[in-house]
Amino acid sequence: MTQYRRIAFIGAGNMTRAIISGMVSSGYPADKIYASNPSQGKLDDLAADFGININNHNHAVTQAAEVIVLSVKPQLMEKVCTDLAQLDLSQKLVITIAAGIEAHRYQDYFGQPIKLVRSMPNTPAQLGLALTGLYSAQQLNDEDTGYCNELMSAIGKITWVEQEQGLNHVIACAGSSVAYFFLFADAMQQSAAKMGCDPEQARSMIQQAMLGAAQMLSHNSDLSAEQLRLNVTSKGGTTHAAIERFQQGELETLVDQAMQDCVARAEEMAKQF
Ligand SMILES: NC(=O)C1=CN([C@@H]2O[C@H](COP(=O)(O)OP(=O)(O)OC[C@H]3O[C@@H](n4cnc5c(N)ncnc54)[C@H](O)[C@@H]3O)[C@@H](O)[C@H]2O)C=CC1
Ligand SMILES: O=C(O)[C@@H]1CCC=N1
Repeated sequence: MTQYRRIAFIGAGNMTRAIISGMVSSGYPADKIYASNPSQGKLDDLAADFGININNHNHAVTQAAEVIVLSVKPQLMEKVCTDLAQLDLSQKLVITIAAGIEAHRYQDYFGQPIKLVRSMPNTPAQLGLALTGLYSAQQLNDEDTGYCNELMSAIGKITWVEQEQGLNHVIACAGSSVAYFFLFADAMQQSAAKMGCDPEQARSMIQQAMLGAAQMLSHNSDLSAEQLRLNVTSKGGTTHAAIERFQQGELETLVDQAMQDCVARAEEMAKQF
């Protein structure tokens, strides 16, 4: 990275930990990273594991930093922002990672013009394998755009969306989808256990198959996912038997409905908050 700005995370939960872990692994100086949380346990763990600055007070870390990452649950966002609104935020870049709250709402919460970027990362950030969607309703200057690009590239891949609605597609495809794959892995592990497989051996086989499949998608951009599947599926063979069962159960329809439910929930949250 070319710019290591002082950055404060408001809320020290799962995503903050994942992002900080990825940042520190990629060389972001820990003494430029701050986190606040009302309770002490997660802060102590972050300080012990990564050597960052911690504080129980959102005001203290906000005042210390140039970049503020809003990383609390959506239902708490208004309260957290309203409280920070007493501070002069005019020189700060605010990045929110919350699902479902539209950019204009933050202007209402803060009651002052702020430079805001909405982002949607995912938990593989902790391994430098995030996919982060980014959106700004305003024209950002080159330094701020560059900073967001470098920050989120430090934890994985990035993609900017031009329309705010595009962030909901990022949620369905990447933010939440990580959990769909865990659901699938868990179901496979349970089935393997029923067959009498050793649980650790089953987990290791399944995770390696998922990793291999993801790498094959990544390394064969000229081949569709469907073609990669067909390449595994011998006529009258074992894969065919399994895929037929998925198709009888209308897996594709179910996946489509789940993705639509994910987006619909984000849209509903936008009305709620
Ligand atoms: N978990 C995920 O995979 C992803 C989550 N997000 C978004 O990230 C945000 C945070 O999610 P998680 O980290 O999963 O939640 P979390 O519940 O693990 O973390 C939220 C943290 O905020 C703290 N907190 C509560 N009140 C606070 C206050 N007044 N001031 C400061 N901190 C406060 C909580 O103690 C908790 O440690 C959410 O808005 C979510 O939509 C975005 C992408 C992926
Ligand atoms: O479930 C959620 O609402 C958040 C957003 C994306 C992943 N977790």
